[in-house]
Amino acid sequence: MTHPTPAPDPRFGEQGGLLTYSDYLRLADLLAAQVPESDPASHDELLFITIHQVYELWFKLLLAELSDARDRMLAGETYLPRVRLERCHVVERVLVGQVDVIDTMTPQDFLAFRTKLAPASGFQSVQFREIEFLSGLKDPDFLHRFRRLPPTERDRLERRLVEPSLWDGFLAVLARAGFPVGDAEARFAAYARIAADRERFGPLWDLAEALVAHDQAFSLWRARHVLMAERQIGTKPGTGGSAGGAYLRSRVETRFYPELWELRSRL
Ligand code: HEM
Ligand SMILES: N[C@@H](CC(=O)c1ccccc1NC=O)C(=O)O
Repeated sequence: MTHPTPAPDPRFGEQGGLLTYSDYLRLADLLAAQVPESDPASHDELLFITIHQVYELWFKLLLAELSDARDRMLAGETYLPRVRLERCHVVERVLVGQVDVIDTMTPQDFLAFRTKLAPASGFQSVQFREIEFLSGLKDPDFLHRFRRLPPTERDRLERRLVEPSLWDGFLAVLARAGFPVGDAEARFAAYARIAADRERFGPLWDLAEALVAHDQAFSLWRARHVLMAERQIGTKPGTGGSAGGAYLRSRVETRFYPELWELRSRL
């Protein structure tokens, strides 16, 4: 039996008439959340707050995409994890590109409100550290270095530290494909076979490359962030209590997936 096609509702989208653009997007809350510390407000502080809030919103999206990619890899999938990672790559390019906006601020305009910021610093971005932990870079020292961290945020970080990472997800995919992954030499043997036979192992190779692209994007962000910081504060110490540029420089060579970089040397 065929079902009759329902007549289109000429008022489609107006039913109820309750939801508006600003209700849906919670704009009253969102646009009330830029509160400068300087009084009278320094002109560039609105830029500074806005840019950080935009970063945190994108960090939230990255965490959702990366968590889903991880979960699906743990379940043995390869297609959607790569799709999720490719969206992350595009967002990560936006994150790096956004530094151009901060660079329109002069150091003397930053200094007009910088003293109000200490001891706050990007060092205290919980979501940034969650992304690092989820990606596979789990350094529990960061948890201890947070001062005055609200219990809910500490819980989130502690959970990220113990839960499986993207790297664990990738190794689960390799194991399911029959590759031993218990020690580094076995893994390098697996990468070599996958690299040498992309016709057969295309989805695994593409997934590994998507992880490398994610890693590369964060490395580019770290490099860009050092330049952004040194352009503003030169060699001064940071508001978070570190040596500033020298500390950030020491983080530039950090990699999420060193084995996938080492693989290049072994091909
Ligand atoms: C005027 C612009 C900026 C300057 C001068 C600056 C400077 C610094 C400095 C000196 C540190 C080291 C910690 C400290 O002692 O304070 C730091 C860490 C950090 N900043 Fe920024 N920053 C700037 C903008 C940003 C922006 C826009 C973000 C985006 C969220 C950001 C995120 C971070 C993160 C995540 C860390 C921790 C890095 C790590 O430990 O690997 N920063 N920043
Ligand atoms: N750490 C920076 C200040 C800074 O950039 C900042 C301050 C408060 C909240 C976020 C920040 N962004 C990145 O570190 C400085 O030493 O000037």
